[in-house]
Amino acid sequence: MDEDDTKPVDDGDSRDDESPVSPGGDRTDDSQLVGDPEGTGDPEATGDPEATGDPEGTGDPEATGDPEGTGDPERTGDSREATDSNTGSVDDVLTTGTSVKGSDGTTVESRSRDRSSPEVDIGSMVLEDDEEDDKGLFDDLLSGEPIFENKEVLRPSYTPHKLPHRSDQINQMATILVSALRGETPSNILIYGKTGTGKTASAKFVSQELESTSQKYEVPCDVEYINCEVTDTQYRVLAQLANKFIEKNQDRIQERLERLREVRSDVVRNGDARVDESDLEVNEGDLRVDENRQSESSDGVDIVKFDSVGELDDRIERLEADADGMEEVPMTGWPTDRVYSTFFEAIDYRERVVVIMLDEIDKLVEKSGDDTLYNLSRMNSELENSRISIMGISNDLKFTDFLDPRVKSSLGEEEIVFPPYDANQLRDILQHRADVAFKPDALTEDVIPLCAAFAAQEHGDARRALDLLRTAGELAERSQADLVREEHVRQAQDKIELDRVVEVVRTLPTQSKIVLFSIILLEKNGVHNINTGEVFNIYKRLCDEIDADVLTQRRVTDLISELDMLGIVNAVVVSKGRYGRTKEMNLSVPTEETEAVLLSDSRLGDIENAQPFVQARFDN
Ligand SMILES: Nc1ncnc2c1ncn2[C@@H]1O[C@H](COP(=O)(O)OP(=O)(O)OP(=O)(O)O)[C@@H](O)[C@H]1O
Repeated sequence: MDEDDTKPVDDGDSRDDESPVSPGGDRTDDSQLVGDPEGTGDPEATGDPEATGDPEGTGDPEATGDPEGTGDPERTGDSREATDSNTGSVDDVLTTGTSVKGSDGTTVESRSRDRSSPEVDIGSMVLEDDEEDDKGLFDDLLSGEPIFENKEVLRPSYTPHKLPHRSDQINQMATILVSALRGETPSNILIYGKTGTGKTASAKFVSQELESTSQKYEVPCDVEYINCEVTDTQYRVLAQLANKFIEKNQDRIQERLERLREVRSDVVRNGDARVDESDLEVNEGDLRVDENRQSESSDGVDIVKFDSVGELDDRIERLEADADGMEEVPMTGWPTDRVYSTFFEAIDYRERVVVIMLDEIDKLVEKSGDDTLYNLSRMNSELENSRISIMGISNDLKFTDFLDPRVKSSLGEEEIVFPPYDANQLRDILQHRADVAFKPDALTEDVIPLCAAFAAQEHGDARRALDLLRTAGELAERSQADLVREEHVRQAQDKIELDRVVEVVRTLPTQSKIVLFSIILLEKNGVHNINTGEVFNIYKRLCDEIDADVLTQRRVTDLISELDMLGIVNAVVVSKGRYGRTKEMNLSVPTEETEAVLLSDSRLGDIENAQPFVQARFDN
């Protein structure tokens, strides 16, 4: 409200030019107070300022003595009393009201004293107020020239059309999967690589190409993508796949039914009882058909001939029964073998090659063992009409160690490794995306190289590089800068780092949080190169304070090692000669922010005054 109400100060020049409340100014001149534009020479004062409780008619809270810009007539009256000795007492001001008629015939209360109130047009003034009120919360934010042309392009969900520096891997995948287009079963593929190296993006790109080519050449080939981080049990994987194929089958059956019904009505309309055989020739695509009725057309598509309308009706009935018989798998509740057989039937309903992409396949194995992979990999020997091929994607190179040797050898028929990107490659990737994502010339020259350099330091992660670029753009946009500059990238780097730390710290187990809090307390009290004994001492006291179990010093040392691995503390083992070895550590994350996250935990939040614990520490 403040901003809106104070805005007219900039627009109106009445106060600066001839403010009635200027020092020593006397506001008793009626012509000014009734807002006579001619009389006052005040271009803004076209209405009765008194009527709005604003002596200048500018809506200026300062001028009205209404510091909060509330437009409250009582407050205005107060202030006028204080600044203008000639206007009488507050009570007078408040009680002596007259009515002023606006141009629209509305009556507005005037609080001026002893004044005749001629008819005044308040329309324009009201309009001005309306305009100000119309300015919403988002107007200012929207008014800035946006930096982004299409921000979505920088989000992880976007699948780019071009994947620079991945052509080798993409070609490798294509060479393996092309057999699907020849109706053969492609080898299973395992794709490895660290996070953000373009595994998912490349696999999705290849699968889109595969599906579109299969449509072009009318070769039945489907690709199904499953993210095993979300769908992480055998039941869910099989249920999701079963339902997808049931849906596809249903769509296909409906298409066929429509076609058959069309043919039927044509035949009945044209040929009454006599049926011309050619009319009954229906291209059934590759639906399962009665074998003795099936013949191959020249383009390889099955043609089914019907001898009579009755036969056509039988076919329609059978298809309808098929459709009715396909029951969707509920997300829980069925025995796994029923889910498996439903999936099996759904996939085998028609001839096709199916590529199943299991992204984050290591998560599936970690959560529910290798049963799913075992079942999927032996399916081909039982399927009659279709064939499946598995494409597993993982950033854990060691996950196959946990697999049954049979699964391991069948899954890893082909392996493709995605190496990390270097800074130059990341620069190309960012440039391609930035061209679409940002307005022309919205980035200074050093922005992309800097984002690439930061991300290259972190194992060449393209996701991180894109996050940096997007966050830098958002920070620039938020600060209403006209360009994204180097400083925005640095701020973005800090922000992302802090967000990561906050997330890691927030999700630590309570015991680790207590250990970390002990380290923070020591650091805050000026202790550097903190040793395990000191941490343990404070840790014990904190546990007593919040009634937590006290772990042994050995366990606490393990927890410190975990914090070290997470990059929260930096611990080194130092030798103390004949006193043995100890770990010395320092915090590697911002103290204040980390402490705030820890204290937001309801248990640690109970620690009221931690100072005494620190004073009781062992001195080196
Ligand atoms: N060569 C590339 N060109 C353009 N964008 C890329 C390229 N490589 C990766 N990306 C982008 O980087 C982001 C991360 O890529 P992707 O999800 O494919 O990585 P990933 O290797 O599957 O990582 P994770 O193992 O964490 O799932 C995506 O937004 C993707 O579009």
